[in-house]
Amino acid sequence: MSSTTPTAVAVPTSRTVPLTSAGATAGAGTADLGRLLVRCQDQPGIVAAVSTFLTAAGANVVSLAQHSTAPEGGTFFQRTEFHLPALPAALPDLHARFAEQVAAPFQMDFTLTDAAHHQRVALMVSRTDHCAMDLLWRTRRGELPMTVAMVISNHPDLAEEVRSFGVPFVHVPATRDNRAQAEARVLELLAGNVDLVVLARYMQIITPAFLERVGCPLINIHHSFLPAFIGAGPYAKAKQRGVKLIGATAHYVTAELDEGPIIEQDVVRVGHQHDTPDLVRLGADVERAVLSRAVRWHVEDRVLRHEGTTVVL
Ligand SMILES: Nc1nc2c(c(=O)[nH]1)N[C@@H](CN(C=O)c1ccc(C(=O)N[C@@H](CCC(=O)O)C(=O)O)cc1)CN2
Repeated sequence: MSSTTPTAVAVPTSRTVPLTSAGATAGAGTADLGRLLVRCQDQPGIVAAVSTFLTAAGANVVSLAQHSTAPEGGTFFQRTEFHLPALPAALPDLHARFAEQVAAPFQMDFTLTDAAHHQRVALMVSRTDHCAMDLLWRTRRGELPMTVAMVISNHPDLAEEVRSFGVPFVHVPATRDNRAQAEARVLELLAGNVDLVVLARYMQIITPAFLERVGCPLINIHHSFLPAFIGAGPYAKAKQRGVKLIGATAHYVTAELDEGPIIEQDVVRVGHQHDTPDLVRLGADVERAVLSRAVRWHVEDRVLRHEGTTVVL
């Protein structure tokens, strides 16, 4: 063997070592895990100021994601997860000191939360069950770190299914003609007792007055790939148009119907061979996946609003 021939070297069998097993949620539990969301005008020193503050408070940053809309004059967004022993007791003082020492100088909007605190969520439904039942099922399985506080519906159809999850079901008849009274009753039920309302195929238009008084964000699942087919009956419109993709869109609810900031979307291929009931069936799977992702990202404090859009970190 010539001297130039390299000596054979035993090479360990290469194999892919998964960082997390498929389907498992990466990372440990949420004990003493804090979440800090900030939004401000982009400028030098933000990441350093946040990290220095947390380090000085005895916290260990375990994940950090940020985005700037432009390096100069843009808007800066950051989501930081940190571990801090005895976080629940420390949170009020940490919040006050962050507000004074970091948020004020950088003119930040911010939220500082305990990841172990599950948001209380109200679902609003009509007759279609798959989205609401999917959220209840995923919550029961522990996939969604939240508590479904109640289900409110303008029809009685889903009462038994919902109550089988041990969740209160309240029937509030609502139509175009009794909208003000129905919304007043819903506001009483919510009464500052929930952190989020999810319209899980709720088929009534929400008035601007309700949105002003409800005191928490609303997420809607629209059964089309917005901005296509806004309003009622999108699958029939899709069939009529002969589209080759149908989809679903989860968005925050605003006074403008189906125009709110989009959180998540997805699509599925369809063809000439599918009639409208086929589109409804195929679309339902997409709706469930899209809505559950959007709700999970929201309750995990991953979604920030920006000029009619969202930044999801
Ligand atoms: N202010 C808003 N309200 C609602 C939104 C929204 O984005 N902003 N999304 C809708 C959901 N939706 C489609 O996803 C939708 C539901 C219902 C209608 C509609 O025309 N409803 C009629 C009554 C229909 C009936 O009684 O069966 C109505 O309310 O007059 C359009 C779009 C939920 N609300």
